[in-house]
Amino acid sequence: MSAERGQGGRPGGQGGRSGGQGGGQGGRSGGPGQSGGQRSGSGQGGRQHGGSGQGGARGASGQGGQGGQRGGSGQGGQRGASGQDGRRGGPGQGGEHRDAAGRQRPASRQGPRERTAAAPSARRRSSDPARTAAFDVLRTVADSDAYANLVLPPLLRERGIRGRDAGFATELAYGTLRLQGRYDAILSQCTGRPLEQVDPPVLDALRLGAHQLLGMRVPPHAAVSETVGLVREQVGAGPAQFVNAVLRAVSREPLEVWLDRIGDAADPGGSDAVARLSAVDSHPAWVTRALREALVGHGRDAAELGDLLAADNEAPRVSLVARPGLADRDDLLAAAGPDATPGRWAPTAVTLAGGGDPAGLPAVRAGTAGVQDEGSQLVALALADAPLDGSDARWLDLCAGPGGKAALLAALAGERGARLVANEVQPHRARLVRQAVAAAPEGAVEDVRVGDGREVGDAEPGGYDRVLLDAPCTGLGALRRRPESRWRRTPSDLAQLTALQRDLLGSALRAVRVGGVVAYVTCSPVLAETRLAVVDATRAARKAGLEVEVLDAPSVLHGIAPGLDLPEREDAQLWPHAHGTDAMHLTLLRRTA
Ligand SMILES: C[S@@+](CC[C@H](N)C(=O)[O-])C[C@H]1O[C@@H](n2cnc3c(N)ncnc32)[C@H](O)[C@@H]1O
Repeated sequence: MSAERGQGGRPGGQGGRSGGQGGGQGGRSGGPGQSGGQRSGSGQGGRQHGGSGQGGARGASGQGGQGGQRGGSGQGGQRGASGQDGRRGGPGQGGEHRDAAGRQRPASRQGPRERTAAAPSARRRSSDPARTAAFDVLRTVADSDAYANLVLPPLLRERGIRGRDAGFATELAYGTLRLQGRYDAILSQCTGRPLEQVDPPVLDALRLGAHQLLGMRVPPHAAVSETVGLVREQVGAGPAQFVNAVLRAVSREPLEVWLDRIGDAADPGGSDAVARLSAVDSHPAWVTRALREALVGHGRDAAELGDLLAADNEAPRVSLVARPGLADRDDLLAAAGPDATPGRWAPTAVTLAGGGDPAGLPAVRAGTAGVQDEGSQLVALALADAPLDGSDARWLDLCAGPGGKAALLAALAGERGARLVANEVQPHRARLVRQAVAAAPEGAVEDVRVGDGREVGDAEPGGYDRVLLDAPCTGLGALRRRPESRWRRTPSDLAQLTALQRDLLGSALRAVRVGGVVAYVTCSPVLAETRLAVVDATRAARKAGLEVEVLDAPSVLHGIAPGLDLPEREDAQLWPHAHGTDAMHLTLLRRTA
């Protein structure tokens, strides 16, 4: 590990807790758009203000690069490259094929390509392995629409990157992705040209450098030189010089100054708080607006918006669930080590202090415990605790993949002598559900099925006593867990998902018996996916002859977590900034006729 990382190996700044989150917490949201979510890429909603009038000129020309040379980034590149490492760039001089801004030269002027086409895992790596891993994750996320939290852990394993280096790589990759909008706004004031004109690998390297400088408190000389070395190795010497110039410009001001600058650039009139917060706290403007509406619509203060966005930029602590009847919470706590603490809310939860590797715990390996956000635990526990008259024998998880809540429900059902049916439309996710419930008590899982949840209500009307609909949603309540997802989601995903959510809730209401309970859950607080979805679906159900009442979800949650601070309303909305959980929504509905 490089000595200059400093900070006691705990990357500080924005996301000091770096440990990888287990897949079990990250596998949410699903539904249309999950695998096909389009990227908005580096565009970030037009926050690239050219930069030539502001920091651009300063950034690109004022710092003199490595060898004291002046001039724009397009000029200093060649000289700087030779001054640094003796590998002179430029056509005919060793195969440099990109200009100083990282743009590829026309094919006719190119010699043999320096940048290898080999898979990231097969490339020669002599630059810092942790930084190279973070770079490769960003490239894979960009090129393959991959999920960072699925790409990084195997890559670290494959390359033998462990311990503090793994923590550094994790914070570098995830933190950079979360704060990409902020860094793009800053970089656009230093590049002297729109970011769209910067070659994507070079732009990713600049983002990584910016995060080291402004988000991780890596000493500037190390942040700049290591990033320059990475670019030289992965892209070429000319772009390396450009990166050197830009990152030196970034390093000249502290974060606070940059935040003021990008805030002012986004909101020159001082009257558009959403635009300012979006730039400063790195969220697409439409997401910021939707979250603001959600705060107000769920009975909180719009002034909390900044805290909410900041919480989205923090690495969440890892939460474990001790599945009742299968694992004891105190035993899990002891096994998790001296820094682990009981969860803040759920009686089943254990919170890990640092990164740690929860997958290594015997209970997690055995499936008697798992990695699960506390908010997810609370909503599953609430469904099981919701008051019910009569039979309590058959439960349904209508959209169960990958199975975190199904595993908790199966454990609870097992304790009570009930049986769970888990349904999931995607076969590969249904397989994950089967794995997740494998440790459930004998007889607690009636079936794990592949099927469209919209059809279950008509296929088995009134067939269940308790139904969980953990609906496919935008996942805008779990942005801290999916570092890249805020840049992928689009308003059109929302339109598609809200129609599906209403249909699925109609099906859930048909599938539950009269007197039975449905928990409508999302990991999004967005009003169209929560309160409005419930209003629309219950109205449609009434038209079809069903009667439904809304139960007091906060009082059921208070029975589980007495100190939980929730506004007085029928449904319940959790928040990362207020509760430390994902922004889970819960409405409890009872069929009355
Ligand atoms: C939010 S996730 C559920 C997470 C799960 N409850 C857990 O805790 O692991 C939503 C799931 O719904 C599934 N899904 C989407 N459309 C569906 C449909 N029409 N019928 C059933 N499942 C569907 C997705 O594939 C995804 O696995």
